[in-house]
Amino acid sequence: MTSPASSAATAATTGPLDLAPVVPVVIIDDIESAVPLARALVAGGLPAVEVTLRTPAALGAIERIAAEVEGARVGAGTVLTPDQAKAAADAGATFLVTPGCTETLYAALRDTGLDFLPGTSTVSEVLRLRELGVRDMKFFPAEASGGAPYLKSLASPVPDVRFCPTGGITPASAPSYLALPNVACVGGSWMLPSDAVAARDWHTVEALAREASRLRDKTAGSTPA
Ligand SMILES: O=C(O)C(=O)C[C@H](O)[C@H](O)COP(=O)(O)O
Repeated sequence: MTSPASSAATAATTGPLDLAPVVPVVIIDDIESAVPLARALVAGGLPAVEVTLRTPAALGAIERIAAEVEGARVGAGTVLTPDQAKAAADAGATFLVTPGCTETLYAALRDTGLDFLPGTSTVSEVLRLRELGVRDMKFFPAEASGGAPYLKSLASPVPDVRFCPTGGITPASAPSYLALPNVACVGGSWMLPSDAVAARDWHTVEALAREASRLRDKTAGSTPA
């Protein structure tokens, strides 16, 4: 995760990317679900929680999680505009995630003072952000953009950038990403099946989160593509 204080010199090692092998990507429709859902993720071993700004409930959900869920590190995802970056920071987000990045958006992310993870999917996008001092980036949409083989190809020419690939990743494909030296963690929504969330079945969410939190153990047996 890039933070203004540390990004230029070295990759941060204690940001939200370093807390668990998976950052859950959450879409919240019902604000009353925000706190129990986040508690289930934290109990399952996934403390960094990315709430996407795709629903009217999102900012309120970030506020509630920040205030009420012990052990959670809540962030905002799907940040598309400078206004959204500021609103998420005001709501209590501790990190910001974007699917792509522009100069304007980069400046707004930086100006919040929060950790941020700008989205990239090409080498030139990676190099542009690298020139600005960014060392932690999202790789999105991961599966559609070339998946683990693509990131593996980047590890040698650009060894000092870490990625959080997100988009289409499953428990089956996650280990091939996590085995790469330039992958800090992966993002995904599979531990939040829409039927379980709609039924407020937090036991299922917690169990899936727990499995996800142990995924790094499986990388030993996986062969990076
Ligand atoms: O909202 C954003 O900022 C995004 O970039 C998109 C999310 O990362 C993906 O929607 C999560 O991917 P899935 O695991 O395939 O659901």
